[in-house]
Amino acid sequence: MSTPFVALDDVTLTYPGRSGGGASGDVTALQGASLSVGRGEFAAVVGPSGCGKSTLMKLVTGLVRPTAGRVAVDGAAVGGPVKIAGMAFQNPNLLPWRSVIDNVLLPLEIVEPHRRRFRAEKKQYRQRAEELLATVGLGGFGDRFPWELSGGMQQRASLCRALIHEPALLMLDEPFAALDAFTREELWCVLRDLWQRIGFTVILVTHDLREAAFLADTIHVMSARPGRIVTTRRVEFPRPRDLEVCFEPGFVDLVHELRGRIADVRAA
Ligand SMILES: Nc1ncnc2c1ncn2[C@@H]1O[C@H](COP(=O)(O)OP(=O)(O)OP(=O)(O)O)[C@@H](O)[C@H]1O
Repeated sequence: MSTPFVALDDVTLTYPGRSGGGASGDVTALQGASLSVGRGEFAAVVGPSGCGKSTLMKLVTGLVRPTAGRVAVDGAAVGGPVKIAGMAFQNPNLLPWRSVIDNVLLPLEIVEPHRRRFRAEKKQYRQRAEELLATVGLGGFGDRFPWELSGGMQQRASLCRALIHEPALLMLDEPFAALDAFTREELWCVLRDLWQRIGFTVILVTHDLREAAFLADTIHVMSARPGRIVTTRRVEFPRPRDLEVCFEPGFVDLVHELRGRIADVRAA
């Protein structure tokens, strides 16, 4: 079997209590969590509220270190912030004083080797950002400010910012949760098209089982806290997938099955 692109092996993460030690205040978010995601795969992680999904994202991106077990990305143990990852969250978090294009360019001002080249090659980088904005339907909006955009448009810009430095790994934590149902489905298609065109690896945390079933190759279901992966389900619907697939009996059955699995782990 080939080496997974992202691997968690028997990972435990305990957050220390506020008092800075005493076991009483400690919170064990994950215990014995193992996960394997192949290069180029679209993986979704679902589970009951508070089961440790965001913690899993923080571990993979190197924002927190495991208390026990091992986290590896692209064959190397994660020991600090992972530079080959792009991230987007529920809140687009665009800086209100920067134009849309300057928000999208932000990672290039921080992440090497772009940081070194940024001033000299700003024109080419701006062009790359404009092309990316156009692919998500924001062509011509680069000079606007975030507060001039709808929530869905801001989230499109946030996806562009996550992808501008061409990360091999895209980590998405509930990116569409705050959007209305129609805008959310539009952005599923935007993400589907970006992923198919560019071919990065994705880990998507979501509460929306339809979103997971529509987008993912593999869905990982977590237990209640302390979280671990209890079920891994392949999604076999052929690609490219159209929104119509969401109304097919096999899709409805899959969502129903996942819903039942989460109800079971909540009750356990
Ligand atoms: N920095 C922290 N310090 C202490 N406890 C934390 C910290 N971050 C998360 N926790 C706790 O760890 C547990 C898991 O949190 P996490 O945010 O990973 O869950 P989640 O599955 O993403 O939650 P939700 O579904 O509500 O978004 C929770 O009990 C939370 O209170």
